[in-house]
Amino acid sequence: MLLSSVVQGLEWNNIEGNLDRKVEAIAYDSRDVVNDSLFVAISGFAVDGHQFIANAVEQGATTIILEKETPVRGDVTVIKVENSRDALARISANFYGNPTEKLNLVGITGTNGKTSTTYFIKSIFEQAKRSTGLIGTTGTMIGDQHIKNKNTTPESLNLQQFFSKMADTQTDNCIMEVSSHALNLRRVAYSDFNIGIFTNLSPDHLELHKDMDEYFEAKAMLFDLTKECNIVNVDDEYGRRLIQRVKDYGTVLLTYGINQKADIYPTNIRYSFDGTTYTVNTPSGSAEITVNLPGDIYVYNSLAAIACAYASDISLAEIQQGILKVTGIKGRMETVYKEQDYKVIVDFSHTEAALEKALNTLRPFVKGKLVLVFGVYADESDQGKEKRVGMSHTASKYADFSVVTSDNPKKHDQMLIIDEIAAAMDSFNGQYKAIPDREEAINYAIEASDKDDTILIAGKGHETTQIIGDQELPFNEREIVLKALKRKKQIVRS
Ligand SMILES: CC(=O)N[C@H]1[C@@H](OP(=O)(O)OP(=O)(O)OC[C@H]2O[C@@H](n3ccc(=O)[nH]c3=O)[C@H](O)[C@@H]2O)O[C@H](CO)[C@@H](O)[C@@H]1O[C@H](C)C(=O)N[C@@H](C)C(=O)N[C@H](CCC(=O)O)C(=O)O
Repeated sequence: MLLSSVVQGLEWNNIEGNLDRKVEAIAYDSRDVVNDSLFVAISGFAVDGHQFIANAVEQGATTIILEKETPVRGDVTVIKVENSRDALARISANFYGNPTEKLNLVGITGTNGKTSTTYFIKSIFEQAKRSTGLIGTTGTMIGDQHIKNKNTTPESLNLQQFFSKMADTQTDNCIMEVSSHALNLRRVAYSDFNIGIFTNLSPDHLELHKDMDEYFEAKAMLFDLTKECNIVNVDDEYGRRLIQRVKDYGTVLLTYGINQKADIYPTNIRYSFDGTTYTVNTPSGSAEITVNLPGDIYVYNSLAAIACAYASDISLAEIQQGILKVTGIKGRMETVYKEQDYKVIVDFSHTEAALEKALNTLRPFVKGKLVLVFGVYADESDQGKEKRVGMSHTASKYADFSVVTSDNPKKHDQMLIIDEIAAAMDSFNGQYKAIPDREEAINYAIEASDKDDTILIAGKGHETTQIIGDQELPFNEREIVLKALKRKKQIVRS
């Protein structure tokens, strides 16, 4: 592709060199540069991409986009822009032929519930014979292909490549999770969203967003990009704030909720450990819904999906079947083991709000003790001290006993993190034992449990690794649980 076409619509401050050269590939990482690449230098959080420009040129980059004055040698076109990440999004969309113009793109944002909502929508759309791709925390799905993602919402270059692959393979719909990081870091800029969905907002990622107002502003950006319809959880305080903001946007506004007046709402909700049934009421009629996941959380997430299907003219019968067909989602209230009243559940809950919901969802079905295994993950900057106190408060209040352990400590001292959690647990009079090694912690919870207990292993959900220092080590909670149970049974028998 010619550079002049790649940079169409790009606003730049300065340009040196000509636009009459070819671009074979785009890279934002110097290690991915091939001959005739366009390299975008990004001032990152960890390192400054500008320091790799010389290296990129050596490897064959013939165009450089940068945001900081940097000397560049060689026969290279250098374009200086205000924001490299925004420029990357613009040129990536151009390079792949603006694929979202050919897709029905649905974006879901909010602190919790994004993943299961995407799964419900994909299943309903497929029930209605609409070919559908998915991008999110558990990976990217295009046809039979399942690709692992580094981020919930990938970088714009990778994202546009996925969109283009979907468009090329007649995958007409793409349902994707849109993180606040992605919105802030311009990963989804220049993508045409038809439908935007807001699930809820509670404290998370405050290392990037300073406070809740800023976090809300980041999430709200999705609704500035939406062309046709906005779907909002009216029961959420920030959802109501969003409604005030988008109601005059000229797009269709659909609300869903359990407690407040909403366009899409449930009646006659019946809960059980294996799932929930309810009657959904929409402006075009009602239907009986069975959600094969327990608790209010999945009532909300299925309602969001129903609103999306309703806005997409999908029949209630297809909606009903589509939701029914979601029999489980990896790491989302996933029952790893169940024998009469003894249960072991793995869940991704890693915020105070999500943990509280998960524990409260289980509580009515617990005959013995509700035992929690949890840690608090460290973000890059490790600003998570408040979160350690908050999660400990939730654990002390809603679990009968907690095993405090590590959860992706990364480069931070896991003992320090665990000591802080332990101190908070003490201050809330929580019953707990601290075992830093996560595998040992799970083993302990299983060994010490009785036949009527329920164990919730929170934090990792679908993840299959534990990040300690620079190493991402394999860590399969399901296998650990099953091995521990096998040992326990052998001990009981002998
Ligand atoms: C904090 C954060 O968001 N970091 C993201 C950011 O990385 P960064 O700015 O730290 O990159 P860096 O390592 O400093 O490197 C700067 C630049 O130099 C380049 N480089 C680096 C080394 C080299 O040899 N050559 C080279 O060119 C890098 O490719 C990069 O372009 O840009 C990268 C490329 O887009 C992202 O992959 C990375 O996400 C990291 C992995 C991350 O953990 N992000 C989390 C916080 C995140 O985004 N989470 C949300 C989900 C949240 C949720 O819903 O729970 C998500 O969407 O995943």
